[in-house]
Amino acid sequence: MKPRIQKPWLALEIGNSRLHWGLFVDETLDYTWNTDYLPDSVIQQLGNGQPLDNFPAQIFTLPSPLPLVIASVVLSQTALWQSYPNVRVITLEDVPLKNTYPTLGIDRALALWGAGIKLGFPILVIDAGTALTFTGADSQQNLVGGAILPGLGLQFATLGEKTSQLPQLETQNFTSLPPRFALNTPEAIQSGVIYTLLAGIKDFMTAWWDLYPNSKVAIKGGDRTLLFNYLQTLYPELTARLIVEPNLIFWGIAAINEV
Ligand SMILES: Nc1ncnc2c1ncn2[C@@H]1O[C@H](COP(=O)(O)OP(=O)(O)OP(=O)(O)O)[C@@H](O)[C@H]1O
Ligand SMILES: CC(C)(CO)[C@@H](O)C(=O)NCCC(=O)O
Ligand SMILES: [K+]
Repeated sequence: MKPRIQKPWLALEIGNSRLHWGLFVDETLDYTWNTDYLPDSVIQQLGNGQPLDNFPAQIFTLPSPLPLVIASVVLSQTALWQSYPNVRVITLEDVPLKNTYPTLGIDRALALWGAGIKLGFPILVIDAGTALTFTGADSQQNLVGGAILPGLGLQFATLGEKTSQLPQLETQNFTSLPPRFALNTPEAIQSGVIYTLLAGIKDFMTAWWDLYPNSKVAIKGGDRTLLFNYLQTLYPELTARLIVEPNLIFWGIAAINEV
C-alpha cells in the first residue's frame, strides 16, 4: 500500500472581536488558538511561512503556505486575507443547510451544520460571542430560525459607554453569581444583565424543547464557560442537557472542506 501523505491546513474563523484558528491534519482538528486581528504585514509573513508570535511553533515546521480556509462575518477582514497565496473563503452556498435566508451569518450556518453533523439533527446552537445567537435546525436539516441579541461583554460595554454614571465592568473578573437585589452599582449591573440573560437563554431552550423534545442543544463562543457555570447554579436540570463545544464552526468547516 502506498503511504498516504497527510495534508495539514488552517481554518480561520473571523469573528467580530477576534480571530479563531484551527490546525487540521486531513479531517482531524489538531490544535486551536485565538489571536487578535492581524495587520497586512503579518498576513504576508504567514503566507511566507515565517514564524509568528501567538502562533504554535509546530505550524512553521510544515510546508508553507499552508492552505487556509476562512469563514468570516467581517467583510473588511475577509478582504485583507485575499492576498494570502492559498485561500478559500466559505460562503453560505457552500453549506448544505436548507431554508436559509441570504443574510444569515456564515458563522451561524457553519456552527449549526457542524453541530448537526456530529451530534445529530434536530439541533439548537447557542453562540455566546460578541453577539449572542440562537440558531436551530430540524431533523430534515432545514434552518428553523433563531434570534440575535447583544452578547454578555457587549451588554456591559454598552452600559459603560452610553451612560454617564455606570462603570465599565470586565467579565474576566466575574466569579460567582451576584446578589439578585444588589446594593451597589457594579453588582446591580451584573444582576440586571446576568439574570436577564440567563432567564432568556432558559426561555429559548425551553421553547426549543417544546418544538423538538429530546433534541440536543450546544453552546459555543467566548462566554460559553461563564454562562454554562451560571446556568448550572441556577438551572441544573437545563445544563444536564446542554453540550459545551467550542469547535462547532471548525466541525462545520471540516465537513464542507471534504466535499
Ligand atoms: N481572551 C478573550 N478575548 C476576547 N474576548 C474574550 C476572551 N475570553 C472570553 N472572551 C469573551 O468572549 C466574547 C466574544 O466571544 P468570541 O470570541 O466567541 O466572539 P467573536 O467570535 O469574536 O465574535 P462573534 O462570533 O460574535 O462574531 C466576549 O463577550 C468576551 O467576554
Ligand atoms: C449575528 C452575528 C454577528 C454573530 O456573529 C453574525 O452571524 C452575523 O453578522 N449575522 C448576520 C445576520 C443574521 O445571521 O441574520
Ligand atoms: K454592523
